[in-house]
Amino acid sequence: AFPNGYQDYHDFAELTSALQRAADDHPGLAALSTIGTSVEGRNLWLMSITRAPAGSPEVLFTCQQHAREHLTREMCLRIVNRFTDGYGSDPAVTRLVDSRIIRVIPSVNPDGAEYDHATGSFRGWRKNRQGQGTDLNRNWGHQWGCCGGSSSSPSSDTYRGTGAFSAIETQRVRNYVASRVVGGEQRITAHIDFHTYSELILWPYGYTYSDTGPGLSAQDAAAFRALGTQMAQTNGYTPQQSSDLYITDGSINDWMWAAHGIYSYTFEMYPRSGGLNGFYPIDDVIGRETARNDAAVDLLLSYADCVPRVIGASC
Ligand SMILES: NS(=O)(=O)N[C@@H](Cc1ccccc1)C(=O)O
Ligand SMILES: [Zn+2]
Repeated sequence: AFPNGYQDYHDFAELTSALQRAADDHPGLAALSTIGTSVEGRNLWLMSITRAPAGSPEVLFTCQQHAREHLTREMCLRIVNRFTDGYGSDPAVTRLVDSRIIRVIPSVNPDGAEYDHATGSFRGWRKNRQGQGTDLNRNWGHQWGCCGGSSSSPSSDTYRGTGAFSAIETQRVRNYVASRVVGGEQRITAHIDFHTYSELILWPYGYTYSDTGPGLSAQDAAAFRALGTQMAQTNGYTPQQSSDLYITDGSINDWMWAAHGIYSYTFEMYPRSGGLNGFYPIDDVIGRETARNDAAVDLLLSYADCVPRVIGASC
């Protein structure tokens, strides 16, 4: 359980129960599986939600690469509950579930998350629990460690690991995404990785200040920007290429795009600012700050059959 003022946040056991309940309550609509275990042996849960024909466009939502960013786990749970409980009653939800395959990984770093709150007060922990910890969002394999956007020091909070995908958890997600290549085609077309905080919507590349780069054309950049901007209009976040914030190398977004052509965004959630306390908003804000992203989630899902349509291009 979480400390006082934070009880509505789900710890790993509560997350697992909530996911099992959602799957049990919605057979034929929601299915719970695991993409493997973490360093310490916790399941990396995957909830799949759909009533769409096989071969329909797939959208992936990942949460809590960073342990202390507990609000993101609640964001992924919101997506699970909204698209299961809302099916058949909410027209927007029903239309999307009937035409898309929704995939949710509510915690990419369950070990770090438990470690962060295990003592009853928060540790401010960010990384996974391998050795001195690897920053999972610097461990992905596109331009890994290229550009000063991560650290080679194991004690650093942005330690990139000993090599691309040296972290067990990034390996599991990499392998899962690779398994969605069917008949030479990647079925996942769009992705959001949720973080806290700063209220931003970010897109690739993070490793270079340039708007374009190898494998990212001016048209690709225009589509990323247009959809990112439209999503930001629904939640009030600030849209920008992630390197406009700072250079990062080995981030999930760069790899999802470069390796698989997946339109991959980072959402930095509430609050807009706040020092270390910014990672620990009281549980009263969970409902408001997760529902705040409903329209953006729906927008991404609606474009998932052909994201370039957002700039009038065809697929
Ligand atoms: N959540 S955060 O405070 O760690 N910020 C993120 C921001 C970020 C996310 C994705 C690409 C570039 C930058 C980070 O990984 O540094
Ligand atoms: Zn983060």
